[in-house]
Amino acid sequence: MKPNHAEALVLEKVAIRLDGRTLIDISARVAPGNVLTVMGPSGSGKSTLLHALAGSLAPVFDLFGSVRLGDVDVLSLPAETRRMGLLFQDPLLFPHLSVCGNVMIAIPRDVSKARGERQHLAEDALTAIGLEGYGPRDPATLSGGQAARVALQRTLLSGPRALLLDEPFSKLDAALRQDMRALVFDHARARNLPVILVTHDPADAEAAGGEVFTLT
Ligand SMILES: Nc1ncnc2c1ncn2[C@@H]1O[C@H](COP(=O)(O)OP(=O)(O)OP(=O)(O)O)[C@@H](O)[C@H]1O
Repeated sequence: MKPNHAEALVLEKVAIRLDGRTLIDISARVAPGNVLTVMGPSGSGKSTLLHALAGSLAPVFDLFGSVRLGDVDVLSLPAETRRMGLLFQDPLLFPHLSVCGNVMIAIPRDVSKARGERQHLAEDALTAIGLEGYGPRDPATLSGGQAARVALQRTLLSGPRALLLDEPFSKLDAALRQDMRALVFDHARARNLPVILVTHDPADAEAAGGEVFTLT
């Protein structure tokens, strides 16, 4: 597995403007293993902030300020080399791959090159989220909660340097939500990953235990 990076995610005067109007204005430091929870009403720019950090901001927006991950100037990198672990509300699994294939595809080549070993790691990851034996299935046959868990595990296994989570627990029932929160936050702590969590649910913020930034 990847070594721990122990790098803080630092947002300095990050401003996002739309049609000349400032939608977001934020400075924050997310320490390794910590969670910054971003809340705010619908349309306040929560997802837009994550897109800006991930490198997928729509061109209608203007972006200012700086984002650093350790020594890395994040905004100067193309999206594919930022190594941000992204998770949006809709799981977006590849329909042409099996459930196991969807997880395997995320395992970096430097973790394991041997197909058998990668498959083994993916099957173990499925077992860890209560989906033992689901590997060969078509993702279309999964429930919403099952697909969300697969997408989450795929993100965690991809060797991210930070996690950007957009309401990842909102479609899960209460018991599962608690398990998935523990999986994400324990993983982030164990691997020293800074996390930005967008949510409407104050219980998520409480479980995350870090600072809360509220957009207006
Ligand atoms: N591609 C786009 N082009 C133009 N405007 C956009 C685009 N994407 C988002 N917006 C606008 O930017 C604002 C912020 O949207 P965003 O999706 O970030 O809000 P949000 O806080 O995540 O909302 P929600 O809680 O409903 O998911 C909204 O006014 C939205 O209409």
